Amino acid sequence: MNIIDTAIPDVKILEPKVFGDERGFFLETFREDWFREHVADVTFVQDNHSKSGQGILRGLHYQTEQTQGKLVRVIAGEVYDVAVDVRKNSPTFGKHVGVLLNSDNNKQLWVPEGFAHGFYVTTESAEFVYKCTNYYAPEFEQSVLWNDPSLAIQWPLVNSMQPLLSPKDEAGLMLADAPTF
Ligand SMILES: Cc1cn([C@H]2C[C@H](O)[C@@H](COP(=O)(O)OP(=O)(O)O[C@H]3O[C@@H](C)C(=O)[C@@H](O)[C@H]3O)O2)c(=O)[nH]c1=O
Repeated sequence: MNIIDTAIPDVKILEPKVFGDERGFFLETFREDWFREHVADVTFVQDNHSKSGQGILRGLHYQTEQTQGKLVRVIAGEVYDVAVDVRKNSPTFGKHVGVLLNSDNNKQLWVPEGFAHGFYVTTESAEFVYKCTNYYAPEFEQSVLWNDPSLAIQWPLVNSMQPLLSPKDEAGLMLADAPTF
């Protein structure tokens, strides 16, 4: 596994080693001891899988308590994945990392606790899988608006169309008005 640093020191891009042969390919997607030593000393307790159509945007989400670190990847299609630092006292508060994750580059993004996370589907559909360091707790869930101007996220919108959001995400807050850590 190769580690790529990003503009935010705690956020990492991971690139697994892929073994291709006449049957197809093989890759390790997660090794606990390696991850603890090289990326973050955390324990994952929940795995999730979602499928979304083109133009869907999920996010930007975080939990204000029972905060979740997330190790995310795409197993079909492509998304533009974003992690926003929402730690008030962080020198990179309000800054984000964005990366294209797809089933060809097999990249993973490590989104630490204290970050809002979201993604936008660029292909006909995309399947998204991720590990979380804490359990889902809807009572602590917060949505920040994907297009909060203070975040200045350059979403690669297909045909410049507005993304499709859940009602919860439509009602997201500006980061300045959202509870942070
Ligand atoms: C996230 C989640 C949802 N659900 C349920 C609640 C709801 O009925 C249905 C869909 O939930 P949501 O609309 O919140 O799903 P979604 O918009 O996909 O939420 C996810 O978005 C991405 C960007 C993240 O970062 C995740 O942590 C998570 O917040 O699934 C669970 O049971 N467990 C979970 O862990």
